[in-house]
Amino acid sequence: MALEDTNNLPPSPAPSTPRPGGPVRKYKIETEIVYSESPDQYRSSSVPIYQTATFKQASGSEMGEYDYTRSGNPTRTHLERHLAKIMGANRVLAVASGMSAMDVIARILRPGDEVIAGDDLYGGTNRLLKYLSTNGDITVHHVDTTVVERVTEKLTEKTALVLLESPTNPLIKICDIPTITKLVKAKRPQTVVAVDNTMMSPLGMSPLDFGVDIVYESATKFLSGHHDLMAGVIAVNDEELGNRLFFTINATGCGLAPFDCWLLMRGVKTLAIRFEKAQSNAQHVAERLEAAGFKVRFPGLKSHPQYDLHWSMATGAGAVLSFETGDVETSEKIVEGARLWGISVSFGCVNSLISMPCKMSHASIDPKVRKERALPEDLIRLCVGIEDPEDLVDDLAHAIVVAGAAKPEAFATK
Ligand SMILES: Cc1ncc(COP(=O)(O)O)c(C=O)c1O
Ligand SMILES: N[C@@H](CCSC[C@H](N)C(=O)O)C(=O)O
Repeated sequence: MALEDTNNLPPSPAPSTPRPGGPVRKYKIETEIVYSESPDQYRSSSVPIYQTATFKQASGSEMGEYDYTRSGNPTRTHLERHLAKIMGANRVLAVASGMSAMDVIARILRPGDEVIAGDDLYGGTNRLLKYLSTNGDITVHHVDTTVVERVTEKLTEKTALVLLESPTNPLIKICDIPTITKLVKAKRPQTVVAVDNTMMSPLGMSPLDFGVDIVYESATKFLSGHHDLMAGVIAVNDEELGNRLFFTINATGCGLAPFDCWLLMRGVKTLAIRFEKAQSNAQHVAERLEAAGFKVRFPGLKSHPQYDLHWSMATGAGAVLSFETGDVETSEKIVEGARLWGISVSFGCVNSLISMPCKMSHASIDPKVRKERALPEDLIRLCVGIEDPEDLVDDLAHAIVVAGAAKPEAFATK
């Protein structure tokens, strides 16, 4: 593929080759993440930021490749092509946030349609689904997706979308994506199966390989990695579905702005090294917390009820874990007692974060619904970053001991 061809619309992943004219081959994801060729006339190593709303035409009748940044922009195209390669997709679309990605996907729904989603899922996703069921004549079934039959028994001819998260945010439940997808497609081929892969990133799991129709992620998290931008990405293999989603993005104007595309492109290049370190830190923290006597939810622990299922789909455990203390006040003291762990929503950042989902990321879910879905009010979520693992354990252990939730000996190393 010649360099000048790498900018054609509609975007599709360019096979990598270190030098134009060299042998075309696909490299391991860690290599693909850092390797990219910019279509820039000066062969810039970093893609230029095309900070422009409009593109001039040669004449009134000759359209260039781009006319208006809402419809397309070279910096966005470059990012989308790069991500398509990494996500193993034919097409990736970059939008203003993870929720924007979800909104674009939800616009395939028509009044009267039904959606099947998890009973443990990100609070913002729950809020959008609730909005659609209240205002859009959409019926949403929230089921325990860890039990395949709970999903399939809700399938009807009206089911337009099955929406899965694995691990879920914040209870770290795992669902069998390949089996659910196979059964849904066998019974209702037209039903779209979408996976929110934010917790895993393309490094940890590639749900498109399981036959799902859409994978989307909040790129605000691991993909960008520094909590300095909001973005969402949508990956598909089917051309027609990609065109439908692109239509909505162009029609509503939620395409990612050029500067944020550039920032995301810059951030994603360190994904492999950040994700690897954050995962190994999370494993360390999870093991130390479990050894101290806490019930820890993390798929890297053998005690996780769906440990084998998770590892049959994923190559890593991610870097988000949660645990309970048995008491809301104690949990609050721990969160407020930590110094190194920032009290903040979100995850996938280089810095470690601590939060109480029921008061923060999932506060938009009605307390009554939280109770029905057995979301513990005292749950603490840890989103592990890339600091020194012992510093993280020391700081957390100190907060836990001061809060009276464990004795110092619980954290002593043998
Ligand atoms: C699992 C999950 N999906 C989607 C989102 C939405 O992403 P954004 O905040 O970028 O809109 C979030 C967090 O916000 C999330 O945790
Ligand atoms: N006030 C925000 C909360 C965002 S939560 C971000 C992230 N997904 C997380 O799980 O921490 C809102 O209401 O959406």
